[in-house]
Amino acid sequence: MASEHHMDRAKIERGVRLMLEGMGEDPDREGLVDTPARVARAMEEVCGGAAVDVDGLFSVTFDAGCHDIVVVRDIPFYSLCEHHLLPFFGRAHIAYIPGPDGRVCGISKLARVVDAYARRPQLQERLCAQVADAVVGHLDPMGVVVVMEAEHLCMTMRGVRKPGAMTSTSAVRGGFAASSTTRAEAMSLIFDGTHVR
Ligand SMILES: Nc1nc2c(ncn2[C@@H]2O[C@H](COP(=O)(O)OP(=O)(O)OP(=O)(O)O)[C@@H](O)[C@H]2O)c(=O)[nH]1
Ligand SMILES: [Zn+2]
Repeated sequence: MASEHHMDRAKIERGVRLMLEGMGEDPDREGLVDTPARVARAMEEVCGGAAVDVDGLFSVTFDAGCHDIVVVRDIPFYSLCEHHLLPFFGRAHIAYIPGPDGRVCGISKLARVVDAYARRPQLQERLCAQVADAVVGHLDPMGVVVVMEAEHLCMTMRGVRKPGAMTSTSAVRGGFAASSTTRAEAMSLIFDGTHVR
């Protein structure tokens, strides 16, 4: 499903070595000598999302006859802010109403889609939109809401230095955009785990 070997590992290693030199470090000292290779392997893992076949994730669906809201919440994710290449991480929540055919995907696939788009240099808003659009494009649902809450280390350990500041983004598609009642029900399921009717 995911090949993490699409990156040019040697190029990453050269870049890391250069960065260490730029930082005034000796890249040949004992503690750092294997660091370029370690970083390259780590990058293949944490930025391996582009190698995931998102279409393939939705190749199996189930006839659940479901016409109600499905919510998977508190999906942990880790990404890299594309401006500073520092982590941002938090939780994703996905709510959707299946299309008229009542078909659903396996719930793990929603978490896999989050990973596929999170594991690359990203903006939180774009990440949220890409997850929502993937669900729209592959399940043709009546509506989708994706909410993401994250802490950005570029705001925490450097720059403005505001530890604990959380950024929430949402992407609303289809019926959830048109109906405030349905949207409120999705938000209530996401944030309280309860139905409001
Ligand atoms: N909208 C959005 N902004 C982000 C995200 N991740 C990081 N940023 C912001 O990207 C901006 C980059 O701003 P610049 O002024 O070019 O960079 P900078 O001088 O390092 O900015 P500071 O972080 O304010 O020190 C910063 O305000 C970050 O907080 C994200 O996912 N979405
Ligand atoms: Zn940043």
